Amino acid sequence: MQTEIITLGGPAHGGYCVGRLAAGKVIMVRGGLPGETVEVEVTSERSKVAYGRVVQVKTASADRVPHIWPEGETKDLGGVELGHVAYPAQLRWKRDVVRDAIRRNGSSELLAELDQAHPGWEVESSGSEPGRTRVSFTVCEGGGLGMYEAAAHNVHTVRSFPLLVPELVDLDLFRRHWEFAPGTRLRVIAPSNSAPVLFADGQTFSVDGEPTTSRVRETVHVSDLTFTYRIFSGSFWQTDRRAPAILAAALRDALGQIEGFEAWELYSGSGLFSLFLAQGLGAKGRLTTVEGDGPATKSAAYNLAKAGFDQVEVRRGDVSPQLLRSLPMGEMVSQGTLVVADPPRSGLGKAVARAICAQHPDLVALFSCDPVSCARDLETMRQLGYRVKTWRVFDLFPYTSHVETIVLLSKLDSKKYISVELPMDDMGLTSAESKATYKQIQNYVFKKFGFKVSNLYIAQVKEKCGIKERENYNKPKKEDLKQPICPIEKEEAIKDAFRYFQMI
Ligand SMILES: C[S@@+](CC[C@H](N)C(=O)[O-])C[C@H]1O[C@@H](n2cnc3c(N)ncnc32)[C@H](O)[C@@H]1O
Repeated sequence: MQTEIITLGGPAHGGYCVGRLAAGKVIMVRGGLPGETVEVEVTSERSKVAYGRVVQVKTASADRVPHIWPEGETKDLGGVELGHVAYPAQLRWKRDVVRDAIRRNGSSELLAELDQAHPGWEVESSGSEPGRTRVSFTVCEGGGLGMYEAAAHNVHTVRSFPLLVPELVDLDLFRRHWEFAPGTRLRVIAPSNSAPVLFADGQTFSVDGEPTTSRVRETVHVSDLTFTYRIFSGSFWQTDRRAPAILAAALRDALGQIEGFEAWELYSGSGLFSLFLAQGLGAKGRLTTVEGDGPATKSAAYNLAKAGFDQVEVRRGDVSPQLLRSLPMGEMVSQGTLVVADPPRSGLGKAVARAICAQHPDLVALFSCDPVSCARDLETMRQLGYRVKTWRVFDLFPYTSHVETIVLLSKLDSKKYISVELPMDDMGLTSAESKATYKQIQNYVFKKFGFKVSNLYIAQVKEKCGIKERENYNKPKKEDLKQPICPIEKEEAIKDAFRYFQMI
């Protein structure tokens, strides 16, 4: 075992503190606190960075506390990375990690913008009490429950886990002998509005191990609104009991008045936010949800219908640039356009973030559970003319390294953002052209003026207005072909649509 005594620097994403080995290599250390002098065991090395863990604390930080999970600390188990950090210091830790992630993976301009949008921002706490309603274990040889060693594939049998809600503690999970085959992943679930269940190998079981219905019920209260959801036990649902209401409330607060808006909700899961959005959009608004998981999509459709919201189109699909281009945004005359996205840890990614911006929604609300992908996505959208209006950071996973952000962005006015260089090449579109599709322009004209306009007429008016077309788009194949010329009233209607979509 190679060990060294070093002094630790600041915290980094994933529950590490950054240090430097005597030979100069950077080491990411778990189990430490900023400023501590510790003996570190090097557990793995890559070309530019090493990983290690604290084996002995030489000079302890004032923020060090006895680990909330002594068994996990002794066995070096993952999942409770900040179990040795006093709770107020966990919040400061997460704030520093978010700042650092934005600076490194976004830009200093993005950080300045976030600071300006929310001066003196802190990580908001929902309390440090255990709140986990969903936890996965691996069934071990001998019938016990096991968890993974930190940054490794070894599973150790455990006798405890400190973050469970009381209903799961009452199940006495760690003293039972489980009949599932060794290696089975067993998820224990304590829904807020139905009995606890187990989920393993695609099946749902009662806590006695008998097969039972795969549906559980969750209820979420946000001020005057209460919604009940039917969820498949294998689908995603926020794992901390406090999270659904906190995040739904944060979304409502951020969006404010959205009645009559046209909205997309991407990565919509079983519809947690969809019901709140549909309520806010009202009868004149329209919502389209997109989710990749089939059972979750079914739940969302059921939950929306049960709550009486029928202005919603629920789609199952992979959120991709192709899919986003095919969605009907900007077709109706609305109070505004909005995209809400709650992607998995990997974030939107550049292509999806660009495809969202190419539709020019007035508002984008982005949830992130990873500050690194959050910073990258925000930076992509910033470069495409979106600016941070409001944002908040939440600690919904005490004792872990996880942190959740919600950022509301709005489109800069066209005069300012038209000068931003838009990387549209990968979409085969010029920037002005990308603001509205031919179909959207046709729909707009039909709804407002009551007549149809052809692609050819739109192309002619685009040419008149100096909107650059892609080569050969809508041009007749033969040069000498006689073409009808767009009548003046149709030209005016098309120009009206261009102004509406901020193309001129
Ligand atoms: C963080 S969850 C959010 C769900 C919902 N907002 C909630 O809070 O319950 C992310 C969701 O995205 C879905 N998902 C992941 N990748 C996807 C993709 N490429 N396309 C569509 N959905 C995806 C997952 O199935 C999951 O339901």
